[in-house]
Amino acid sequence: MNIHLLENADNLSKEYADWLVDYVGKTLEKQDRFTIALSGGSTPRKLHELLATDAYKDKIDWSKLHVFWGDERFVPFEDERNNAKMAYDTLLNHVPVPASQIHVMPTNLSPEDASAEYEKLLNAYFVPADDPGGTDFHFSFDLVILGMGDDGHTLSLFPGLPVVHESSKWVTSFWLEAQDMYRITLTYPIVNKARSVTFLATGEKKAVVLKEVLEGIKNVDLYPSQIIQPEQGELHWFVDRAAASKLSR
Ligand SMILES: O=C1O[C@H](COP(=O)(O)O)[C@@H](O)[C@H](O)[C@H]1O
Repeated sequence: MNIHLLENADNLSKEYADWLVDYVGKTLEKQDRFTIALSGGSTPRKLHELLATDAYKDKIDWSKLHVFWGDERFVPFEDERNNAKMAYDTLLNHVPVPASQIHVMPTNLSPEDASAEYEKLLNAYFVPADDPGGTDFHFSFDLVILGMGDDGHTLSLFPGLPVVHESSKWVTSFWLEAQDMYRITLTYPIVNKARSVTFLATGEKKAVVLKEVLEGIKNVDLYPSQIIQPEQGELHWFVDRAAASKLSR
């Protein structure tokens, strides 16, 4: 695991943007597409806005990106809580990713149909035709960007819910009583097959939970972020000093 410790949220966004430019560039020297899953919430906003500036826009070959989401709040696209809307407002409306390569988690179907459709899409991208049963190891996304809530959730894997352990599907949906809404989310198996998984965590509200997730006893029911452990890929945590303030090292 690699921990990138930055002074504050602005420095973190800059460091991450530079890391991303380098990683996308090197990956595209070896293959002709780059698959990325975005996270929602508030933490990635600064990063998105930075990537959309003139200083960064031209450093990434957006035409080769294929964009997905890690999870979605099951509200209409126009709703301010919608994770995809946030990404469009802050980044995707400002960079030239072909529309056909942007794969929003649908919220205009039933939650069951939406997750089944997204699963089908991911199968088409990541299950090789010559190994449909998936007996050999195959990477999924080139990059999954994750956030972590103050309660230790990541994606829509919330503490104490069965969805944390879902392993028979890559995408699932469920009713989240505490927020009075459905959620649709990738499950841990597909994220753990990514080539690279990066968490972004900023602010002192994340300090206690970050210490538990990184240094506490493993208990994924209490701290679902702990279930994210790439099988063969890299795991990076980008944290600012406030979020890292309770870590022992
Ligand atoms: O509800 C969600 O929350 C997490 C964490 O969000 P943040 O505001 O603390 O950054 C986010 O990663 C997830 O995508 C989102 O649906």
